[in-house]
Amino acid sequence: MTDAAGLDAEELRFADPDNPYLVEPDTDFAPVDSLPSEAAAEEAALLRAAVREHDFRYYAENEPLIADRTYDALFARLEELEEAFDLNVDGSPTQQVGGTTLDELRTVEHVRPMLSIDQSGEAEDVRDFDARVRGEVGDVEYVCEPKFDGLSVELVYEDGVYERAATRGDGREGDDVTEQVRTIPSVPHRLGGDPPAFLAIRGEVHIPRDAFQRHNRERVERGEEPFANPRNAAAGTLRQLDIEAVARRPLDCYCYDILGWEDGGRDAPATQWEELSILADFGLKTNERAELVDDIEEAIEYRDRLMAEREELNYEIDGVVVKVNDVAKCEQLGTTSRSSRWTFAYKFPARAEVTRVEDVVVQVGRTGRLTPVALLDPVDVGGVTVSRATLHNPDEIESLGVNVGDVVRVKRAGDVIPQVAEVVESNSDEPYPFPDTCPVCGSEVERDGPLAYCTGGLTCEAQAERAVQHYASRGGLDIEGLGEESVEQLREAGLVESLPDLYRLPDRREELASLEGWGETSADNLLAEIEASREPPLAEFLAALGIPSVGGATARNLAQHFGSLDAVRTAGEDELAEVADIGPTVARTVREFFANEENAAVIDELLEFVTPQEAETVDGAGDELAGLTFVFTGALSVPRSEAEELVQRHGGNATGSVSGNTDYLVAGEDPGASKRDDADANEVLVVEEDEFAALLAERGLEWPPEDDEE
Ligand SMILES: NC(=O)c1ccc[n+]([C@@H]2O[C@H](COP(=O)([O-])OP(=O)(O)OC[C@H]3O[C@@H](n4cnc5c(N)ncnc54)[C@H](O)[C@@H]3O)[C@@H](O)[C@H]2O)c1
Ligand SMILES: [Zn+2]
Repeated sequence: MTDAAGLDAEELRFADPDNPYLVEPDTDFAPVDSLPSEAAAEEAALLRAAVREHDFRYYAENEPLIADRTYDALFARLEELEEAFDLNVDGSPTQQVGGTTLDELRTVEHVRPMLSIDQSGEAEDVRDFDARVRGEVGDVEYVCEPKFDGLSVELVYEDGVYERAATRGDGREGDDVTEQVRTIPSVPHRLGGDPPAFLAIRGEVHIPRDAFQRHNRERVERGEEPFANPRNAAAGTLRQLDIEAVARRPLDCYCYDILGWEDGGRDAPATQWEELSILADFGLKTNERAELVDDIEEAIEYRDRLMAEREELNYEIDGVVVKVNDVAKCEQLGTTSRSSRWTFAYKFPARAEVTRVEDVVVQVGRTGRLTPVALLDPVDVGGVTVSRATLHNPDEIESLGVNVGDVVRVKRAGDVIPQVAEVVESNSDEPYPFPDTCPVCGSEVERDGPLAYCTGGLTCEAQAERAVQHYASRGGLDIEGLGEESVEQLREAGLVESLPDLYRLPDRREELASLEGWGETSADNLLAEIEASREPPLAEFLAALGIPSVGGATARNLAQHFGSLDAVRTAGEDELAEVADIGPTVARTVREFFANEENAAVIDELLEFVTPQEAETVDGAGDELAGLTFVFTGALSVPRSEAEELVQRHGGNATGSVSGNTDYLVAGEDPGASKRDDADANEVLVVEEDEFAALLAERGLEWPPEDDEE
């Protein structure tokens, strides 16, 4: 999720932290015909990196940074640029299915690729699709179905017996979720009717809306994070390794497509419509709202009808899927590497509800960024109760013209963070007056473009508390016994108001021990932990300072480049920009962090207690793998994420799937044969883990990485 502090470089896998399409991207794009081709290529490169990052967060981590609508806008823009400027699309996310597989689950190859669907919310695009189809195969009938907003799975039955299930993954292979899916009541363990010897089908696993709400309420009561939406919940659940926990979740599955059929002489159904009825005959759950229509105009009407009934359905849908009925014609139409050319998704507009703004509060993030948040009269938006919505920044307040008491439209649409889309009824003359002093510390507020920052630095209580929390966290010096809540408790008790106060705690041992939930032992344990943190390696200390955009990897590069804290503190922007994976923007941020007088004072004070250890400087450290792309597959002797991190830390590229410009496919003990074939087709060099180690050794890097590295 986005926090006001923005993104840490170490959290990013495919994109630079400065990439403008990562957080709150501006989707007001310049018209393509006014764009010089160089600018177009640059924009496309940024978009590709951002889309890859979003795909990863959405499919692999189940934690998107941006709303689906926003993602769709970025994706459409990328396609537009690639087409208008005839850009090389090798390896572009527009040519691939967006998912990936997880490390924890076994991967299985699909019977047939599970592809994406081209989509649009505009009727004109649907008509264009139809014109293309008829141009190629003549008049067609269409099957219209709801587009379920869940998780696509492949189910395999042999001789009518449930054999296995897999997620879509990268389209070619997915995660084995056989046991998870087995717990779904609507997935029969044995088929009825007269099933073929081998049957693979595609279905959509989802959580019914009522069950979702019930389940979310229970989560909140147990003190757990509620799921953002049913899709999220379904995706999170299917990847659970604890099968009993999966069984407790209210999952359901609609089946809609035959992926594989083998049965001696008997042929698979010749139309999509017959497929649906035969699946139902076998006892699989199909959707009762599917319809066979004569032409595209009827399909468009179907979509409008379904949109009106959307709220009555007990499952989330985000549009309709229109499919050519005749299977022979589908085969004639074929597929692209990303999607099948006989289907099109006609999406619904974003989901929105109207409610009243009760209040506006301004939150202060770790970097001092001020984020205005509208507190709302709680409203149910597509099955999720929304009581807060972000207003992003002061400019957004201005452009919306929103103030307390206004009636607003709140959007969610699969969104992570609900947002105020527009003011429906204004009850004020002016927009909410954005404070010119920090609501927490009273320091002056500084504007940086649309954003606002508290200038209090580490002296701002809100920033200081978050700074201490970060300093003590695993991303910092990992001080055990000092979690976020303890930091809050210590601040409230007046024991720790700024970072250096941590090291004054020994003088206040009695007070510490007398805090609620503490006692002598906990107090002494914490004091020992703090004492042990007084000579941190430079890289860890830098990471612990919470410099915006500087995570563990960047901190390490800084340490290796400069060697000492003094050298980092006094380095100019140009010098900072020479460090591996630091661009001009991060360089400026780092410079500003150290130049800030308040920060400098806090750091000086901190240095009375703490002595960061000098680091060995390494020439060109961090660049050893620059220009190389690695794909990891199969099991390695360490978690795949560690391998990918190591590659990225040294300037290389690690991606989840094979693409045209991949240099090395690093296979683990059990490389999938298909990946290898694929690899050859893409001129990917396949190396085994020991060859990978040798490749790294040539560059002075160690494999497997030492334990104490991170
Ligand atoms: N917010 C983000 O950062 C982010 C990132 C990546 C993707 N996304 C979202 O995901 C979407 C793309 O995801 P996608 O490619 O997985 O799916 P999709 O929305 O493009 O549609 C394809 C999927 O539709 C599903 N489907 C549902 N009902 C169906 C039916 N009746 N017949 C056939 N298929 C049916 C299938 O599971 C299939 O995988 C984007 O539009 C975007 O909104 C968001
Ligand atoms: Zn402040």
